[in-house]
Amino acid sequence: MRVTAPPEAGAKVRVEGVSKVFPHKAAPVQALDAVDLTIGEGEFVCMVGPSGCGKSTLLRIVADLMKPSTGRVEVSHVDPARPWRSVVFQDYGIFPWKTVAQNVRLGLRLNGVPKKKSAELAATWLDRVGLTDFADVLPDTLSGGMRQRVSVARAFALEPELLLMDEPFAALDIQLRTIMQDELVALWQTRRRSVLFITHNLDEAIYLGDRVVLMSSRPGRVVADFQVPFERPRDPRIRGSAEFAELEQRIWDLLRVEVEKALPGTMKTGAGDS
Ligand SMILES: Nc1ncnc2c1ncn2[C@@H]1O[C@H](COP(=O)(O)OP(=O)(O)OP(=O)(O)O)[C@@H](O)[C@H]1O
Repeated sequence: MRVTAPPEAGAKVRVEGVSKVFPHKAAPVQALDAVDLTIGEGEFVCMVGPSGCGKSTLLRIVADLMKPSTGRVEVSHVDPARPWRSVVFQDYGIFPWKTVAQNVRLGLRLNGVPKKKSAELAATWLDRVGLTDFADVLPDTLSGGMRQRVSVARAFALEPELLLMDEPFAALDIQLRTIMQDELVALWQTRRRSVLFITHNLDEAIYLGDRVVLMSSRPGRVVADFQVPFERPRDPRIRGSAEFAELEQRIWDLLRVEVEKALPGTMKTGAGDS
């Protein structure tokens, strides 16, 4: 549900008691169980959890692409001139038959931005993500990292109040992923907005986020919520610090328990030992 009032007590997103059950031939699948989550205005929240624990389902519910079975989601939408949210998916979600610039412009046009303004904004954002020279090519001719930059440019060009990102860098190799993370941190630091970012990668979650929220194995619940203590602007060298490694270990200790719960019996630690 979208509310036009300014965020209450600084909360941009309020997820309250959200559960989701998918009907299924054999037995219903409960993806989420009474999830509570708040994202502050301008806050970057990363979500981690075992595979299949319901992270994407939650993101889709917050994006209003799917309804919860129970519970409610409230997102404050303050400025009617800006879209309330924009979503970036792992598979880029770009149209292969449209050029890079057309892809970015289309996102804007679909959100009611006039033609001339769309062209200007698309050019600005393609420049920011370093793709000006590729504006007129088809996405197929680009590398994975460049395609993901198109998708990030399209989402940021909309200047949404809330950015929802579902494992946007998962398909990239480690070097490109690191570069994209630095680019995202830099873009976000120039224009802070509320972000929900799903990842499997703890290093990525800590480097990008103000908070790291940990989900349980399915049905997903929030089991821990870590404040990331590093100041902004983030210095990439924090990744080599003892404090970073210590936080990563603390999160992994809890995540590992949840991952193991989701594993088939024979793969759990100690299974087969006697
Ligand atoms: N449309 C759907 N219909 C039926 N079941 C679904 C549907 N979408 C998701 N599920 C099931 O809900 C559970 C949660 O899926 P979801 O994709 O949200 O998990 P996830 O944490 O994002 O997983 P991953 O980390 O592997 O991407 C899974 O068991 C999945 O099979």
